[in-house]
Amino acid sequence: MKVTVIGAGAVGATAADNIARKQIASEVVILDIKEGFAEGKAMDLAQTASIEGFDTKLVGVTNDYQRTAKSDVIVVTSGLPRKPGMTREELIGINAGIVRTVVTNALAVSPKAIILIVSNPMDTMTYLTYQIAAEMGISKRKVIGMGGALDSSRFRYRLGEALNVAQSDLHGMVIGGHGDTTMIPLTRLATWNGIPVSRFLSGEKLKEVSDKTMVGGATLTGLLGTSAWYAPGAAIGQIVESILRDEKKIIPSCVYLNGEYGQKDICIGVPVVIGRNGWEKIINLRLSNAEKEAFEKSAEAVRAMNAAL
Ligand SMILES: NC(=O)c1ccc[n+]([C@@H]2O[C@H](COP(=O)([O-])OP(=O)(O)OC[C@H]3O[C@@H](n4cnc5c(N)ncnc54)[C@H](O)[C@@H]3O)[C@@H](O)[C@H]2O)c1
Repeated sequence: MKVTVIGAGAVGATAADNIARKQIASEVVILDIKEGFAEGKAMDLAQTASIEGFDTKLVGVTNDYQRTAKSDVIVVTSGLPRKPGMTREELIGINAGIVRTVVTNALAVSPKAIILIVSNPMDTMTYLTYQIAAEMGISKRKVIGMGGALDSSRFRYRLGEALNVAQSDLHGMVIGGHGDTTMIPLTRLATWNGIPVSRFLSGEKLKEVSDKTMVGGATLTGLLGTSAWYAPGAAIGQIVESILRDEKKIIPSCVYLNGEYGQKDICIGVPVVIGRNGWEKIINLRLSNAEKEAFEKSAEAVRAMNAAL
């Protein structure tokens, strides 16, 4: 199995590291536009192989898409972060240009690949990728945006903190858009080993968990001065593993909706089954009225962002 990671920055390199260590791909190609950068990252990562005990081949290339040909999965992390004074629309314009170029180039040589979009604003970049893929005759099921996997891991982190229990014993999902105000942590459905967490946490405490989850990205940006990479890299690894091993895990991800959850012509986070063919099924949750209302608001905000494309 071959995986290409576009963008050798913090998130892309961490994802490549994660995928290599899992031994799920025979080859990981990292591509960046900056001369020598991906080559350097790939070489550094490859030099951990004998210590970490993996055999995945790591290759770095500068803008050479031929070297990415026949990939099974393409992960897109290339893009700029928002700079001071830059409007959201300007950022969308710049990143949309980058995403359009890299997606078109990558799919041209790997038309069977499943494409995982990470670059922000992720919901809008996934929608753009869906449109490009559709023009190329590629199934919507092969276009997945990574947001819910990360937001859900941040949700479980905050739940574990509030309950003072192991995160591995917790289940919880975040749906909706991948933004501070658009994500919806599903506290009602979260469980501690199958037992609703509402048995152990008050409504007030659950609201606090939810609020902290929603500003998870901003909290880290405030501490680090840039956006995070370990959990995003691990979340990418989780999705790539579910694809390559055909695990059929339910992972909330940004996919194209055509009537599901009352929405059409939008890419937004919902629980999906992820396997060898991409997203194979949307799980239709029975949302409460408040959750439905939050989902509609979230979709409205994502649509407003898409309008800037
Ligand atoms: N979806 C999520 O949950 C999530 C989480 C974290 C970060 N992100 C987003 O992921 C993206 C990457 O974040 P990062 O911290 O790795 O940024 P970074 O600046 O460290 O890396 C971005 C890389 O993209 C490369 N690049 C730019 N234009 C390119 C092009 N045309 N072709 C190939 N490579 C190109 C740059 O040279 C750079 O190395 C950002 O948009 C960030 O907002 C998303």
